[in-house]
Amino acid sequence: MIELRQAGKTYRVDGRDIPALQPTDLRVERGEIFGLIGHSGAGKSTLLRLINRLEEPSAGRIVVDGEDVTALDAAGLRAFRRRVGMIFQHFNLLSSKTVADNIGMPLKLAGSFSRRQIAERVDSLLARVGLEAHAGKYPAQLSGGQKQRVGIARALATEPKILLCDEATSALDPQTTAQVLQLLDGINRELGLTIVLITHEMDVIRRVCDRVAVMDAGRIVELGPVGDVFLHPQHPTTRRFVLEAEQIDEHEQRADFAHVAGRILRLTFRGEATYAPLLGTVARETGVDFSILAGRIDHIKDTPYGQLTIALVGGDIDAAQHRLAAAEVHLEVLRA
Ligand SMILES: Nc1ncnc2c1ncn2[C@@H]1O[C@H](COP(=O)(O)OP(=O)(O)OP(=O)(O)O)[C@@H](O)[C@H]1O
Repeated sequence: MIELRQAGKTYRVDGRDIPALQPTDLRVERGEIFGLIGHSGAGKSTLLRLINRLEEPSAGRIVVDGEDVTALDAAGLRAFRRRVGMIFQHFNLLSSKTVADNIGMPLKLAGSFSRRQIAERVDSLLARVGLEAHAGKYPAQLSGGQKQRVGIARALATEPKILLCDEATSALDPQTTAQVLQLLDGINRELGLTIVLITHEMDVIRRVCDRVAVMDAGRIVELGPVGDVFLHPQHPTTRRFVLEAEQIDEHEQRADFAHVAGRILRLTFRGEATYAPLLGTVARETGVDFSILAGRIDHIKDTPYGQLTIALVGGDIDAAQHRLAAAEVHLEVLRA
């Protein structure tokens, strides 16, 4: 488990203080995939890099599995960092080394593994990330997705318990992003690794994270299970990320409704409720007709969810609304 206790960071540049992270409390549970989202300059990288002390905190403490990381000396820090892997947006591979040598590098640096042990471990890591056929190639001969797989394999070389991902998919196209996220998800499930990832895309959070913290101007402004934060965003920054992810322009959508008669509701279904034939049943029972103005069915990690904007006309609209509100559906009245 990772804990930040009033941990903060102020950079000092040319005699000026730049407050990158306000004193922050945060707890990341063992085995979860925790996402940090925020716009550029929000303080995500700073927070992430405090965890393995790539940045020294200016205030507070970082405690990992009960150990005060802030108090470690150089030797203690080296040992600690072997338990924390990290991957980067631009992969940070050594261009003069082969794929196999890049992956084996942390073991070579650790100094306590024989050549044979390193070769065996590299082979099993190559298999885990699906790069068996590329062991002898150099980074320049690989695609972006393959380079990130090498980065992941290298980060796993010392069998860490924690994996920090700094914008790991930001340089990749959507299809490659999906494959890398699937790989991270598999590593989390099979090896039980705790993963902390930072991104500026809500879609990345939606696909793999269990919980998310939204950052703005050096602060965590919203935090919770991804389902809650994604479907019911509270802070304006979170709302903007969600709208971006769904490619919805709120103004445009509301303007469309001007031509539609009736009461307009937005319904959010989660889990099994997503597939229940609720609308048909309510329409039959209350004599209300409905038209669908906008809709989406997708997944938040493994949980299905649906969001529908509907207009109700005729029949007993109040009764229909009452019935919907009583079901396992979150209901918002967009126009009464
Ligand atoms: N080494 C540094 N020296 C001085 N200021 C820094 C340093 N690193 C970050 N900052 C400043 O700290 C603030 C937070 O930066 P940080 O990189 O943590 O944000 P971020 O949310 O990760 O942004 P991005 O998505 O662009 O990486 C910014 O104002 C940034 O300019």
